[in-house]
Amino acid sequence: MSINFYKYQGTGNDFIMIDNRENVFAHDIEHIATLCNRRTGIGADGLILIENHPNLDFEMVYFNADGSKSLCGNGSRCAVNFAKFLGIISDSTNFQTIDGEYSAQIKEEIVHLKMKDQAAPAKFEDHYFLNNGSPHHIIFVERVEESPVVKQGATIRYSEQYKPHGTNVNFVEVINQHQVFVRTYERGVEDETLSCGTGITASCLAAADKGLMSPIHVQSKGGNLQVQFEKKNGGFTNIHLIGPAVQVFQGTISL
Ligand SMILES: N[C@@H](CCC[C@H](N)C(=O)O)C(=O)O
Repeated sequence: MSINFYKYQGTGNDFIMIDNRENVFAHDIEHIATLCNRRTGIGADGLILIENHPNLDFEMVYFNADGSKSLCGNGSRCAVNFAKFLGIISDSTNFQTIDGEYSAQIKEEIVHLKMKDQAAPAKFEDHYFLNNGSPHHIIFVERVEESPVVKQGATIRYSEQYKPHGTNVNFVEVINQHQVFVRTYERGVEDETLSCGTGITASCLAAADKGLMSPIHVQSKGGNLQVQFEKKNGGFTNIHLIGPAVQVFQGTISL
């Protein structure tokens, strides 16, 4: 037996997408990790299943490349465009994620993902921390191109303070009041990815504490995104992660 898969990428964060509305694809962590392996499988930062939901348009089930689960911002944007491709939605949607109900709109093929309201990121001597569905340690640096993202990211991700679940680690360079460049070490991929949507959003909210203002234009190694937000009661509301999500090829997986 076989099942079709589709490959999507959102600013270089790439995902295997499967329409699992008939529950044919088992949630088998080892199989998922095998498929995401870049040498012996299809290769991806994560795998996403689109499944039925009783009240919402669909449920997005996200797995990191190692089979672990969390919220994925770029994956959510890709899932929304995939749901449109499948004919499940038109240009706006409410869908289920591991972090509860999310909504999004597609405008000229760009996905505007509404994130949950957030309290201000916790501020420490040399970093910020925010869990916006996924945990994010945020460090501001002078020249992000020179940051040792994999080495320092792994050291922080596996440090005592984040045991047992670990964290993602974001390195942020402020370019101007409306622009940052973000690089992220991702838990579950255990490497730097070209872009991390929840990390970029968390980084922009931390950047607001340094005086940056919405909208913030974000450079990542895989392309450009935009984060919009409003400040409310010391926290943030109307947070949107905005950017492209593109289907790059299709194939078949043997089951
Ligand atoms: N790439 C993602 C984040 C995926 C989850 C993360 N690796 C974790 O385990 O916390 C994004 O775009 O948000």
